[in-house]
Amino acid sequence: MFRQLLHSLSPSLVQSGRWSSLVCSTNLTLFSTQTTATAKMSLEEAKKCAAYKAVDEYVKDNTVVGVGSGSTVVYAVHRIAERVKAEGLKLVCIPTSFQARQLIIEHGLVLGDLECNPRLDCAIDGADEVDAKMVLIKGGGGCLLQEKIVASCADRLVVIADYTKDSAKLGQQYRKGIPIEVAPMAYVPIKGKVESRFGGTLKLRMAVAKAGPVVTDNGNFILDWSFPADKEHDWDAVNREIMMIPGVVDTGLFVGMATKAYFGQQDGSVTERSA
Ligand SMILES: O=C(CO)[C@H](O)[C@H](O)COP(=O)(O)O
Repeated sequence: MFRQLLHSLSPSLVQSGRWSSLVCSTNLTLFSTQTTATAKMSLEEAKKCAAYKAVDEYVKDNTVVGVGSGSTVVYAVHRIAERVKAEGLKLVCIPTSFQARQLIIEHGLVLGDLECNPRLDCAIDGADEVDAKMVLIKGGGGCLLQEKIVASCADRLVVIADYTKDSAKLGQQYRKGIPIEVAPMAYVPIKGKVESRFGGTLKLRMAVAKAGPVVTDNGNFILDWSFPADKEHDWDAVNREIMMIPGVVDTGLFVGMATKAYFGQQDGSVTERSA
């Protein structure tokens, strides 16, 4: 119905396939004529608004695109597939996880890898938290290693998130800590070293539908570090130091990597932050 209404107002917009990123704010206007309660969009709608806007602004024809992991990225892949169909975009998509690979295949997109495409035009990914300086915590879904590798090969890392991920300071909103991917045999010494050097506590992430720990797509374990939130941290220095501990494969701290972040809001708008 919405599509028909929009078509009567602007047929060219609908035919171009670029109309659906307008849906977020227009839905809100339609709702707001009813009650103020229905004007609040769900978290899922906020994720969708951010994802659609990022894809519409950053995904261009004849490019290589990194596909992140998590629930917000599902909307981005959906939008990429819509645009490929409507506009005939030629894209190669590089996954950051088993989940991303499945999403690319299920949506009929062209699956690539870093062997054939070592340079990407952009990577679109979610985040667990984004601070005022665009430092990210990633890895809530356990995919941090491949996410960081793919992001490091991209000209731009574009973050898509809902409003709950937008923080002045890391740890303000995301309470699960900073994920650290480690070689399984080293998880106990790494836990001790990080705790004695930086404080806080590290917890081995346990699986939910399997006995024992989470095993990443790369066969490693994850330690979630609840860091002392009362201190000011130099995240670049902290990241470098943790990376030096033997057995650490990577951290969920993404420092100086993200170029742009889109945050879907409760009112249907999307706020932006640039590095
Ligand atoms: O880093 C990630 C996975 O490793 C995700 O991008 C992060 O956890 C955000 O996920 P979601 O979009 O489901 O909130």
